[in-house]
Amino acid sequence: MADSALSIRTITEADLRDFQGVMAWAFLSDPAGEDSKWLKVLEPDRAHAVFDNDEMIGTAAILSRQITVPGERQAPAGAVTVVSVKPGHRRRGVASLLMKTQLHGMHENGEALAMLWASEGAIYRRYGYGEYATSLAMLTMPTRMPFHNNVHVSDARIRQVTREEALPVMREIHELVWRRRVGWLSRVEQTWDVQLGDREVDRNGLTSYRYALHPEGYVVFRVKYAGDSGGPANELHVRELVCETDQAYADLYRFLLDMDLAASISFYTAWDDPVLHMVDNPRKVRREATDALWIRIVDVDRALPLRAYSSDVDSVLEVEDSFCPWNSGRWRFTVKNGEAAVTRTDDPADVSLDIAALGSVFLGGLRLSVLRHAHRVVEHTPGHVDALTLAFLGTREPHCPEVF
Ligand SMILES: CC(=O)SCCNC(=O)CCNC(=O)[C@H](O)C(C)(C)COP(=O)(O)OP(=O)(O)OC[C@H]1O[C@@H](n2cnc3c(N)ncnc32)[C@H](O)[C@@H]1OP(=O)(O)O
Repeated sequence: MADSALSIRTITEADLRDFQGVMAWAFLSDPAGEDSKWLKVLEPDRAHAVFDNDEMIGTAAILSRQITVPGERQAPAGAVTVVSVKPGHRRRGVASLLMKTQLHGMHENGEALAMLWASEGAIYRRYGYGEYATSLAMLTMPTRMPFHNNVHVSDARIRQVTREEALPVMREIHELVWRRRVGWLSRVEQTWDVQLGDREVDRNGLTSYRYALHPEGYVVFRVKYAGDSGGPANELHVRELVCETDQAYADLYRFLLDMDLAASISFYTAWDDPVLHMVDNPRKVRREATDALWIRIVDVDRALPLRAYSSDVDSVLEVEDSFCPWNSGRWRFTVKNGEAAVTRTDDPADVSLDIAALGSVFLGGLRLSVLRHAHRVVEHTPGHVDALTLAFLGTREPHCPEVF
């Protein structure tokens, strides 16, 4: 429970310096260092600070974004970020107060979805966020690998260009592509600065970004110089690979794989990145999984109909949500022709689950059946978990390419 000396409010311009200071202490960065890039995207009326008397000790913010959900639809979602509590003030309920203020506010504003990237895996389930709503693969592969015989590489020209030349083209391509990929987010102008700002402090010993344009896609990468008496072993670290067509995807991967003086490629990418099946030796592509986006269903009855479903189903869900109690209880969830309706019911439950489990499966990646085997979902009427699993499942793994 929060201390009685604690208060919370949205911030103003005058609070930005303290806000940045709390973040720096919390994230172990240099309090006298450069301004955090996150300040560029803050919406002050959606950024909260907690005070212990007059001292600011906690921060959290919501960015207004759209996310693409199954059915290639766009849904508004609050992107929760910069949750931080000053060391010395922790484990007194400050983060819990921030989470509650955000989620209750979103409920009042009619925003049905929240999402975040978790700094640690043990924090956010208690607030109803579901893990592995999207997964991320850390791919590493050697260059020079040939493609499978069926993969055609076109003769489209790929041009390495300056940042100034690349940015307007990249904006146009991204604007088309994010609307087709489940888990991808809308960008505002400042997002480009945050995601691809290329400040010296963000380079970690790598080069500045290199930009390459294809008529239907682009790639942004850095180089890490390496090598010894055996020759150059430079690494290409891909930041973004965004393509309107599968052809551009193959062409740009080929461009990277054939880069002279480079020995390897690494890329935090979609778990089901097709490159694994494009190369002639898939085992040479090393793939390490990690959780990416966590989804919080803020309002069950408004969130579930936002997406399309893969098959018809009619089940009563008993939802447990102590943090946002308006979701708790039994809901009839009916899908007809891909469209969902959600209504309150007194009928007996077919399936019981907590709100975080629903968040985990919302984008169609994680299977509900897996959560049943993990003791997180209980089936009361045989067959309903399998039917729900198939209804929620998407055609590709959801993927969120940007940390916010
Ligand atoms: C979306 C994002 O912004 S992710 C970034 C999150 N921020 C960071 O990682 C920065 C460093 N850490 C911090 O600033 C703080 O430790 C925070 C924000 C993670 C937690 O703040 P606190 O005010 O200490 O959390 P609070 O006191 O509300 O804790 C609530 C519960 O979460 C638990 N908890 C909090 N942090 C952690 C953690 N890192 N690991 C495990 N459990 C945690 C507490 O033990 C408590 O459990 P209980 O309800 O069972 O008693």
